[in-house]
Amino acid sequence: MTVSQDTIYAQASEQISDFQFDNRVAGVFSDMIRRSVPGYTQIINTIGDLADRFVIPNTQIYDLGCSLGAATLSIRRQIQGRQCRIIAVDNSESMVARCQENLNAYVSDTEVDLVCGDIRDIDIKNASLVVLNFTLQFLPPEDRETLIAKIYQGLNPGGILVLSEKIRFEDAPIQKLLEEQHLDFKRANGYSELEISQKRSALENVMKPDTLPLHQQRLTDQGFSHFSLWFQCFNFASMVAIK
Ligand SMILES: C[S@@+](CC[C@H](N)C(=O)[O-])C[C@H]1O[C@@H](n2cnc3c(N)ncnc32)[C@H](O)[C@@H]1O
Ligand SMILES: O=C(O)C(=O)C[C@]1(C(=O)O)C=C[C@@H](O)C=C1
Repeated sequence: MTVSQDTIYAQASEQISDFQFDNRVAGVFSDMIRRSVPGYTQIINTIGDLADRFVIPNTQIYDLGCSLGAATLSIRRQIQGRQCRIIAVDNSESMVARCQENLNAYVSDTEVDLVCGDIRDIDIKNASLVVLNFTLQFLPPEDRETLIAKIYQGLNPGGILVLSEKIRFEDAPIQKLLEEQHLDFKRANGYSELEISQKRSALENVMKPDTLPLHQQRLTDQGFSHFSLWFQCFNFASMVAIK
């Protein structure tokens, strides 16, 4: 996979439009997410490790908002020979086209159904693992509970949901500290003040982070028996919930 550098917000723009997972973003996404999300590579690797632990033969795995397929590839490497099917879903045509190329680059005996569609419209059944890796935050807040309920219903007992998200904090000094630490992470990865502020404006209307207590409450309200945060770096977190 060739990785192109993200310079999308490098030039000053008079009008910043809402962030979209369009062809431009898809073309640089690998670089963008690694330089923007602390711990991203560790999270992708750990999703593979969780697949090894939780994926049962003859079940299905869902990667919801799969983008370029990083989580799907990490899972697929771990579950050879288990006769499972991975259903990878994204509603960005540009992401799906590139994801298909990435999947084709490796051989595997695990079938992947790559679906270009809305994760709110797909059926979930016979699942041992569902992944929402930085996707739920892009759904309108009022649609999040319904999706979590559908995931819970589609998981087999003992199945696991991995939920990674940018998070916000009710405590103002903590919110300020962790947000500043994240901005320093972006600066250290070569983003300029202009890039940081233009991307922040672009994301403002489309990405609405929840607090950790809200995530936990939503998951337990929908029936998940076991919940833990397994990763946090600044205002980015990854959680597991087991049915
Ligand atoms: C931050 S990216 C996810 C990163 C990816 N999971 C990974 O691990 O590399 C969010 C993705 O969710 C997709 N997405 C957002 N809303 C969606 C929806 N309602 N249905 C399907 N895909 C959606 C976007 O197109 C985008 O590719
Ligand atoms: O909060 C930010 O500054 C981000 O860039 C975060 C984030 C994400 O969490 O998904 C937003 C959009 C891109 O998908 C990559 C990273």
